[in-house]
Amino acid sequence: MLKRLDADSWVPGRRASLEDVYPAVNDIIENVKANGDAALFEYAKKFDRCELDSLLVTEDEREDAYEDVDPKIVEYLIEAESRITEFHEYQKKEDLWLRQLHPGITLGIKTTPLNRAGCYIPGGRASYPSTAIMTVVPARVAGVESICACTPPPANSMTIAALDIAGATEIVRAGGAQAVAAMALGTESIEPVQKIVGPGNVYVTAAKILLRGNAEIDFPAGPSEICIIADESANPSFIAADILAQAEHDPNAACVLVTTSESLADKVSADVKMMAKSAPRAEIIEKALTNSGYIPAADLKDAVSISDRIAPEHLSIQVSDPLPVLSAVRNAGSIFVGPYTPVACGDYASGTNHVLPTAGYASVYSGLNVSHFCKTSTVQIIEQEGLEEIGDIVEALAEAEGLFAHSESVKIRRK
Ligand SMILES: NC(=O)c1ccc[n+]([C@@H]2O[C@H](COP(=O)([O-])OP(=O)(O)OC[C@H]3O[C@@H](n4cnc5c(N)ncnc54)[C@H](O)[C@@H]3O)[C@@H](O)[C@H]2O)c1
Ligand SMILES: N[C@H](CO)Cc1c[nH]c[nH+]1
Ligand SMILES: [Zn+2]
Repeated sequence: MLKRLDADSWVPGRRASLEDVYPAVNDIIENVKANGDAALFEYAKKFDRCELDSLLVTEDEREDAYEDVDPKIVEYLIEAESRITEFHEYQKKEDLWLRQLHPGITLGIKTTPLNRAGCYIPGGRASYPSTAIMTVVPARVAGVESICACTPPPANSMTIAALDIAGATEIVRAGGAQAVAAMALGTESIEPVQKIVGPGNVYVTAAKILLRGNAEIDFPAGPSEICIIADESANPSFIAADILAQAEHDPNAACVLVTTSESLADKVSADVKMMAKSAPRAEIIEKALTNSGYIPAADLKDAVSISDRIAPEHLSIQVSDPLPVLSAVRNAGSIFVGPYTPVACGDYASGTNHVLPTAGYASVYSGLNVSHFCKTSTVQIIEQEGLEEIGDIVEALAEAEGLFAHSESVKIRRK
């Protein structure tokens, strides 16, 4: 059931599915650029089978959404939001950090939130109220005043309630590449945003990449992935359950087991086969499993090197002594350590963010966090004493570069 994979073809394979949809996504972007809201209504009908009267969710619709949702689920969304906020508050930096590093020379960092951010909340093959919280909370904690959230029509009540709980200032019924284009370019109903964050399928992710010249993005966060590093001590059923949990997201999801134990690989494979048969989303899982498999590792050092080449969205470490493996890992979006840490806990309620780079991008990007919604300015306050300390250096280096006005701007103050 789980086929043998090659670590070095993993990342090119993951990126190929994105590149395949660039032509279709470019057409959608051009249509939104030319026709604004009308294009969003057209795509709602075409892709989401939804005849819309309006794009924006009203205050009354927000209130009504709570009535549609099981009160226990509302209570759990509130509890999850509070745990996620608690963890993200720790990521917040001081507004202004100043230190005197040398006599008369004070340096610092001023942190300022973005004014307006756009959050994409997927809603095609599943609804994602959890992603509503994961995208809006870090923006709110950072201090972003205007937070626009787009989700495919008709916009599920649970997702609207979650967006309200998290603090979205605007909720728009628009999905796919067209929603990303609307947030990046603006339409009659949607003011353009400075940055677009959030996950989605290949169309959403391709649109984010293609529209980077108009709005900055967090990173490519496409179809879900898991890599599990396991030795012979691991529980095969736990691993199989974690594989199915990511596979059920999308036919383009992918799962890989990197193991020092061939017999564990056989047991996981048998469990995956058995569990997939009776899974409610068996059809999606079967397709995702065709992108999935196992890679044998000579030892745990080799396993880490393989996992680092994959740079997975989620890395689960299932070995008898996990901390040395954790220390050695360099590339992973989010790391789950030990048998009682299923990825699903990070998906919903432990407090970490589940919006994470996929397709090998965890080698260069961090998962969504408060700093994605802030920018920093360096600050310096130099007094006469400090100017004397570095004046000769600045004047001489400026003259060596042939930039005499730079040198003079220092000299004039030292006379
Ligand atoms: N990496 C992460 O952090 C993370 C987190 C959560 C979810 N995910 C992923 O998000 C994705 C959610 O995907 P989804 O499909 O359920 O929802 P989605 O909202 O991303 O996509 C639905 C939209 O796709 C568009 N679409 C569908 N078929 C199309 C076509 N043929 N041409 C053009 N556009 C088309 C439609 O506009 C539709 O509204 C999954 O792949 C899941 O694994 C990733
Ligand atoms: N596993 C997804 C990230 O790849 C996040 C998610 C949302 N809901 C369930 N899971
Ligand atoms: Zn998940």
